[in-house]
Amino acid sequence: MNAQHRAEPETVRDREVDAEQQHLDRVYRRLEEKIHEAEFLMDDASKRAQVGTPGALAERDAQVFRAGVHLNRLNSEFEDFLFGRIDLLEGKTGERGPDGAYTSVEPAEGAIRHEGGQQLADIAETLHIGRLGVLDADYAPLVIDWRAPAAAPFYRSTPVAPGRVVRRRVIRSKGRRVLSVEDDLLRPELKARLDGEELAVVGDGALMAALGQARSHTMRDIVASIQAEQDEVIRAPAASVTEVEGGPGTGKTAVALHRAAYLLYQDRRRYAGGILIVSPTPLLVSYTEGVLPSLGEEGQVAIRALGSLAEETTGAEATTYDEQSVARIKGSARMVKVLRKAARGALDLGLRTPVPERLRVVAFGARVELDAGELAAVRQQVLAGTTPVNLMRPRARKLLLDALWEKSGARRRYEDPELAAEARQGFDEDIAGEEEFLAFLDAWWPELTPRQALGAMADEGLLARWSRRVLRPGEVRTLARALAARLTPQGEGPLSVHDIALLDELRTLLGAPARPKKREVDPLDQLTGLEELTTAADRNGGGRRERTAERQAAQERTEYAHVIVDEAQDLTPMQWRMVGRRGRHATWTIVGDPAQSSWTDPDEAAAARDEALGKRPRRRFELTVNYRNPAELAVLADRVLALAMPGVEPPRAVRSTGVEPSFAVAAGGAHEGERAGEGAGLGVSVRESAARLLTEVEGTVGVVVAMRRREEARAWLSGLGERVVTLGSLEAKGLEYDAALVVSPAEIADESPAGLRVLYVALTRATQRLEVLSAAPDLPDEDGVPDLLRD
Ligand SMILES: Nc1ncnc2c1ncn2[C@@H]1O[C@H](COP(=O)(O)OP(=O)(O)OP(=O)(O)O)[C@@H](O)[C@H]1O
Repeated sequence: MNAQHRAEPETVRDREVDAEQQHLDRVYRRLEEKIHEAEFLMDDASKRAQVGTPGALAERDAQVFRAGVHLNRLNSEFEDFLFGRIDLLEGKTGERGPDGAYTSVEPAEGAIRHEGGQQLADIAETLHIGRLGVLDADYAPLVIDWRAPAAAPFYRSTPVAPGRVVRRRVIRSKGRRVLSVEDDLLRPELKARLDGEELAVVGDGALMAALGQARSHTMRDIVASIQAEQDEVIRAPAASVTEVEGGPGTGKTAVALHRAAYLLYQDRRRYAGGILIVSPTPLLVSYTEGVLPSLGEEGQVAIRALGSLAEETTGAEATTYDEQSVARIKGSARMVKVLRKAARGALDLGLRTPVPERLRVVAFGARVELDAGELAAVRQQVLAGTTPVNLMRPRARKLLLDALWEKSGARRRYEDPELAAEARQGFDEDIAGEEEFLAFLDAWWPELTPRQALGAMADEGLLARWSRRVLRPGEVRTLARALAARLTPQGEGPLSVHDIALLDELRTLLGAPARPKKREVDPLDQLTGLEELTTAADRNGGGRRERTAERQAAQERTEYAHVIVDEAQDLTPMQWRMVGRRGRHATWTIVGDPAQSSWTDPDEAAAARDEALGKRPRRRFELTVNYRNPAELAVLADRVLALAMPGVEPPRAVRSTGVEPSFAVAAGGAHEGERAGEGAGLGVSVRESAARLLTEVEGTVGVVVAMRRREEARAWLSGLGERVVTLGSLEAKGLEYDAALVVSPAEIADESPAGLRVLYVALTRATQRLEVLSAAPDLPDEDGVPDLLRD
């Protein structure tokens, strides 16, 4: 950026804002024209197709109504429908970068003239960039979709590699009104002219303005200020596996969401199979789920928390967390063996009706009976296969009939094989149709649900049998007690996040239940909007009806065309298996940060991840810039990183606020011999600190406490209003607040073997203020700085 260009008389700014306003007016006029056109076409079509039927009028009205809704949406939801502009030199035609975008297009020879020691050029092309593409009546682009290859230079050009871009402009608008513009000059040494006038430059750049804004309870898209290293990930070809690592605040979540929108734009047909975004917590899901609609995408993307990932298959959703000691057992890959035995063993338990000990039928006028030993032998024979247990029923039926046929002695009566076969067929039909036989089969080979099998594991004796030589006796006791504390023997009761992966595994071991009923199509969904105006992929992909069907399918889907895993460092081996099943034929994007992992055995998780991804080739990217934390706060977190993961390079914080982190000590909590949090001292101090932080920032305050303190902390903070959020340390993942209050770092660090990494997460949540409140175990010094955070 060049300081001398920054001297901007107010009139230049006004003139530039005015020019953009005129362009935005043109865009809206065009959008209105398109809406009228759409209304006319629909009207006409419905008249011709469905004259006279009452449904026709309703349908048409619904469609016209829908068109109006879309115009409204453009007016209100998209605060900045049009947000960018690039002014370009004349380019060499036909050249593309390695990923197919026009990124590497260099200026044409002669685009820059050298005269009297000066570089001169004329702007050859101006492109406006927005959330959706809009063409004018002559098919010239008024707005380019941000995901189109032609928009890539808006994000990728830098002063070091400007390509054709001379000026990059971020336009801020609200509804139909342009509020301001911010320019970056990418070739400051160049004197460029646009329509015969010198190119104007306004503002201080858009990124810093975006980063300084107050945070609310929902994430904003970053479409106007995506940075070059992020853009590379967003537009990476979707082949196989894209792995992205980066420290806290480097934009991994933002990039993952924008990548989903990009992939859909680029190849909607391919991703009609759905995109799944896996998020660690429901809090992070609700924080991020507004971003895709703001990018013009919603239907084909499912954002799911790990605790609700198996809802479609098992109907189960997590509502609680496990203690770390329990989570470690439930998440371990060793559970696969235990579950395999449990799924089979549960057949013997008479979970629905008592298991019958003998089978008696009447054949050829005589009684035939199988006793307990014979039945056990049949069962063993059936279970020798690998078919899911519930789906083994037909085989169980067949082998029972075999055994009865043998026992009846009928086989010996027929020498002629043809006669024997005929007699056998009659025998099978007679027996298998008998009420008694059917009732026996129901009781002896009941259809089991995953919940029932999980509930059965709450019995310590059974669990010990099923986990012999897999879990240690202490682990068996811990697991059985944890299950029994919440679940009935039938498996009813609240489930934890880690139970969900177990249920999903059990569901594959047991076999799928009947498919859920399809939902009704909402007639208002027949017209989905304007996003398709200029996307070629859409036109190729067929009409709106097709997309409506896709949207519906997306809600019921259990396998996806692309899977994006956010906070991938936290998936347990069992969760990797659950996620892996949803992307067996998918391409993948995996974003994470090993330094923030709360899982205790990274090697075991890495092996499960490798298994989920199979042999697909992988492409790795790294994000290096921390956009969230001001440098003053990042320093503190970096100290914990050095303890948690010695030698790991922290991301570079680009912002500075001049405000250092503050330290406080809980009332009466810093003295030797006192236990942290005993009495009211800690609660009073937490409330005081949170109340003060509320006065210091405009937006949100996140209070992070050890998991076991979540409930009491909520009570301490009640009544402080919606801007304050109380979080257990594991819930803070991925979220951010204007101010963060971290309560007793030592307590958080001591909660599990991965505690230091969990503390690192807590210390990297703030965008403006960070306060650390110590209690006795923190051993604060005279300045209140806890032992763990001292230099
Ligand atoms: N290019 C950008 N322009 C503006 N804001 C950005 C940009 N990149 C990231 N941010 C902002 O920085 C913050 C951190 O981004 P994000 O939550 O995606 O990071 P993350 O890497 O997922 O962090 P964590 O590992 O802590 O979950 C968000 O507020 C995001 O909007």
